[in-house]
Amino acid sequence: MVHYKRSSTALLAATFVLLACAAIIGLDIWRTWQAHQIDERDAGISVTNMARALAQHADDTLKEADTVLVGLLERLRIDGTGPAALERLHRLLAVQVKELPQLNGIFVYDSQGRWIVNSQPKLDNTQNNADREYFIYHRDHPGDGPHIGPPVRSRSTGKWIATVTRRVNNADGSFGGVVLATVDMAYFQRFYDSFNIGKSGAILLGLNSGTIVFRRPLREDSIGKSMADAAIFRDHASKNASGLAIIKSSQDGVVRINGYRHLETFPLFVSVALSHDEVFAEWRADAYMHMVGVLLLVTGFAVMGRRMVAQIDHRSIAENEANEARAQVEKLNQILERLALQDGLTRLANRRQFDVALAREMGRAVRSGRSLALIMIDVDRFKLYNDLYGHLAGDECLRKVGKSILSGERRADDLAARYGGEEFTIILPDCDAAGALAIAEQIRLAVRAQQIEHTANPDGIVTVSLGIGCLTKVKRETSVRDLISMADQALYRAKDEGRDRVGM
Ligand SMILES: Nc1nc2c(ncn2[C@@H]2O[C@H](COP(=O)(O)OP(=O)(O)OP(=O)(O)O)[C@@H](O)[C@H]2O)c(=O)[nH]1
Repeated sequence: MVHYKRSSTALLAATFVLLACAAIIGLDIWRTWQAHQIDERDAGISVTNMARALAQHADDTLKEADTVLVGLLERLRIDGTGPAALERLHRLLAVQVKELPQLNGIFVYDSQGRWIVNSQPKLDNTQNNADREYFIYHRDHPGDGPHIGPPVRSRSTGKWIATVTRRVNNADGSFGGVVLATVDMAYFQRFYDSFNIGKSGAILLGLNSGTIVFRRPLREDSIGKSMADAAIFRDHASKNASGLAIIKSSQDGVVRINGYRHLETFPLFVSVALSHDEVFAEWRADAYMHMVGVLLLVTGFAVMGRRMVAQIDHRSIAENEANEARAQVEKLNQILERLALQDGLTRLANRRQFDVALAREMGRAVRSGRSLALIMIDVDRFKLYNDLYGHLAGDECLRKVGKSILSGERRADDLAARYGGEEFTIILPDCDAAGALAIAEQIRLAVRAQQIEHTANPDGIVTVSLGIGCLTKVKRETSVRDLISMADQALYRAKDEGRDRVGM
């Protein structure tokens, strides 16, 4: 079976198809990666913007509550806490709570924690808030700035509330009580619910101490609890004013993109988180669709490419076969040509080739005016050789003699040929009689040098006789026969004169 190597065109086509497939896949991977980068950047911008808006909102809300407290303190300082003043104050507080939707209530406590006046329709003066964190804080801290305490459940409404408080100082600077504005968590909840953060997103409002003030989704049991161990606080919000962080939740295992920011005025921070899975859900669906599309495209391309390569292969195999057949035919032709022009026994030129060559050289000699020599060579007493050693040995002898004659071919145009039977000839173009004589003598000696036994010959070895025909200034009317007969006659003379010699 003949194996054909894959053609370079087929290899080129296969390489092109492979490269094209790789390029399509590579481009799609690059495009998908780019889309992922863009979505990730957009999600980061989104949570950062939301965190900024929520921080501003919380700051404004608490600032409004604190502004009310500043006014209240001023009023207490000027009007005092007499019954008439408290009555006027009560009406004012009720109006203020009505006007400011974020405010749940406004309260004034004396130095023992007793309720003096508040925004509620009816004052319950049996209550005491001396145990509240903010009360203890202001009692123990003489500073007159606002204080944001941990969220508490309102004793008046039972709701979760955020507290903004300030210390009331007596005229001598001693502790005179606390003014309190409470912010309803529902106010934060309504605002936070207006943001689209997906199903697994989260919003958190916390104190800088790590206490949770409010969170969405709302889990009441977490309000007021510490989140000091949560990564968003421990590793990020407790260290930086604002930032971005991708964190896997230790509670639900969801990976979230978190944006956080501290409030400008109050010691709180907000954090907004979007679920990584939800942010990239659209990207993922798009990537899968693209992947399927690209796989179909590449498969189609590969199948078509394979067919194309196979066709190129088939064509190239057919071409190879045709080329091989042509080469074989050419080889056969050469063999036939050689056989047609060569003598089968001695491998010298045969008579046909000799006739053609001699006619050609005669023509050339006529045209060029150069001489042309021909040597006829005949094995001496060859009939006796055959009789003595047999016909097969005779053939072998002729082969050996042929080799010696071939040594007379010195130039490209010289031609040694078997003329017929045991008779040989050599054409020597552009060779004069002296040159032909030298070559003839060399052939004669070469045959002798082979020392082929021939007991019926005088010296006991095979010898040859040679006759030279030579034409100088060949005339157009001179024929090849003239030259052959000239050489033949010289050969007869050599035979007559005793053989093993050159006749002229
Ligand atoms: N073995 C063999 N013998 C051949 C071949 N061609 C011719 N002969 C023989 O060569 C012999 C030629 O003999 P002759 O022409 O009588 O001449 P000769 O015996 O060589 O004697 P001279 O030429 O006078 O020396 C014949 O017996 C042919 O049969 C050949 O191809 N092979």
